[in-house]
Amino acid sequence: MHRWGITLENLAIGYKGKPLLKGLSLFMDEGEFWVVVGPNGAGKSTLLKTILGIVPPVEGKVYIHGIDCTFHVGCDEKKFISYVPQLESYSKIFPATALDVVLSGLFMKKKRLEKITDKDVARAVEWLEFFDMAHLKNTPFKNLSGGQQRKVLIARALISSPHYLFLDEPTTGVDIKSARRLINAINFLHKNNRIGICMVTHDLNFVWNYVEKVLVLGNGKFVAGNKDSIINEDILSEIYGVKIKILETPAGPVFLTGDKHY
Ligand SMILES: Nc1ncnc2c1ncn2[C@@H]1O[C@H](COP(=O)(O)OP(=O)(O)OP(=O)(O)O)[C@@H](O)[C@H]1O
Repeated sequence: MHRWGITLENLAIGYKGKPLLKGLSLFMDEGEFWVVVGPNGAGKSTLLKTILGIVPPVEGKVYIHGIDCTFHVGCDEKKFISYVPQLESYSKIFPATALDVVLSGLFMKKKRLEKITDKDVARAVEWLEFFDMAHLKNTPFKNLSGGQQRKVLIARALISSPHYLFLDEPTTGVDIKSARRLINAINFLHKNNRIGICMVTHDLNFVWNYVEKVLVLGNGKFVAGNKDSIINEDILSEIYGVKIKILETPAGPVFLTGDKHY
């Protein structure tokens, strides 16, 4: 059956044939907001890279829009996913401006030798505007603050009109106010443009009110599903290997960690 969305079928992720995690089967429907959480080294970034074809799976299948993209050879569907990695490989020396970086998001979609048009430039400026960054369009990327660089990289991911946006810890190194604005912007795109979001984060508290689906990974185990039905203190404590308490507040649940006082 042809299914839109992304299907993971009995996936094992890892390196050199050694799985970090086995037996992961799930369906990310189009337009859903997923968050991937878990302790350091659990395999969160590896999972994103496996779905994107950057790291081959140890076993199992990845289907994008129903097409087998497991090894991504000739898999056109990959162009519907934009990715903002955890550590950006952009050279700090390369003299690209903010605008150049956003436009570089079109390279995968453009045919060889196809030129950047005035319309492309206008769209890039619009995305910079969306993040209140248009006035910095001619600023060298390397001279922007960490938070501003993040926004430019997300604008770069969005200019190709993706169906899905994969973000690996997008708020790391960003101050609380900017991080909140960034998450609000991502949520706006999700709600208004129906962009599916898959975000790796360490702060469940920060995104809880926005997300619909949660995947928790750790110690070779995982749970996935609707946030309210799968998240509980026992599951989180087991996967994180530390006691976690969920405090219900009028603003939603707050996740507390630590071994004492519970
Ligand atoms: N290219 C690689 N080759 C071999 N092992 C790797 C490679 N990249 C990552 N690893 C290992 O795979 C494991 C999972 O790494 P990954 O970056 O996916 O974890 P993570 O859950 O995203 O962690 P964090 O929360 O610290 O970012 C780690 O033990 C890491 O050292």
